[in-house]
Amino acid sequence: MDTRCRLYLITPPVLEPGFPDRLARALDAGDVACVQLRLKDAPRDAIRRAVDALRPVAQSRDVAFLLNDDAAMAVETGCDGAHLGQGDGDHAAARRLLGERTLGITCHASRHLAMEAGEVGADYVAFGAFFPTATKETVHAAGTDLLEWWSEMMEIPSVAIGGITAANCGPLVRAGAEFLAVVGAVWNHPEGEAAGIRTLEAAIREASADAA
Ligand SMILES: Cc1ncc(COP(=O)(O)OP(=O)(O)O)c(N)n1
Ligand SMILES: Cc1ncsc1CCOP(=O)(O)O
Ligand SMILES: [Mg+2]
Repeated sequence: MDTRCRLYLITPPVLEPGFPDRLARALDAGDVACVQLRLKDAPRDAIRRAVDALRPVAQSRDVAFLLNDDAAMAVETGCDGAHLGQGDGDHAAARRLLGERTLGITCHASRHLAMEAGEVGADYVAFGAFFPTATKETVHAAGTDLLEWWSEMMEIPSVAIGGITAANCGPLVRAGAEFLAVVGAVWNHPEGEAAGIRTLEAAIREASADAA
């Protein structure tokens, strides 16, 4: 596992026609470790169609493609894994279903949930929200102390999420987050998604140099 902090890109809540080209531009702009398809209110057949359109864009660039919320559909549709929250079914059963594929689990701001996720075999634990976000209503607020504690105690990588931008990500990188999960900072960047990726990557590089 690469110890450098990397970007974890989540799709916007709604996909416009032409989104596969936007995804390609984002992935061609810099280093992205994985893409998560997150369509909260879409019917299942629309999610399947979105997987069919977007999975090749990521996988052809050696970027892992994960599906939010549904481990069974992730397996059926050829995704590289699934991201599950605390209300997204039985994590142990999902672990068995996914086999070697990636399983990521939301742990909010909880050490206890993160240890439980580790026990069921999660490949990463996700903490957040670190900052206010317009993408999702959040009730949990995480701090850098959690990332520091986790990275000192555990081998399992952590993902930080929630309102992360190039301007505020430095402390998360220095606290040991292995991945920064972002939506708005890329898809709502005023100069476009490629600029969003480039500015985040530059901020991560700068913070990593401080931490070294
Ligand atoms: C990387 C990552 N971290 C956290 C979440 C949130 O998952 P969940 O709590 O299940 O909420 P929804 O995303 O399903 O609304 C995530 N999707 N990805
Ligand atoms: C899915 C999710 N879970 C916690 S915050 C969040 C949204 C992150 O989006 P943004 O990067 O735009 O704040
Ligand atoms: Mg979920």
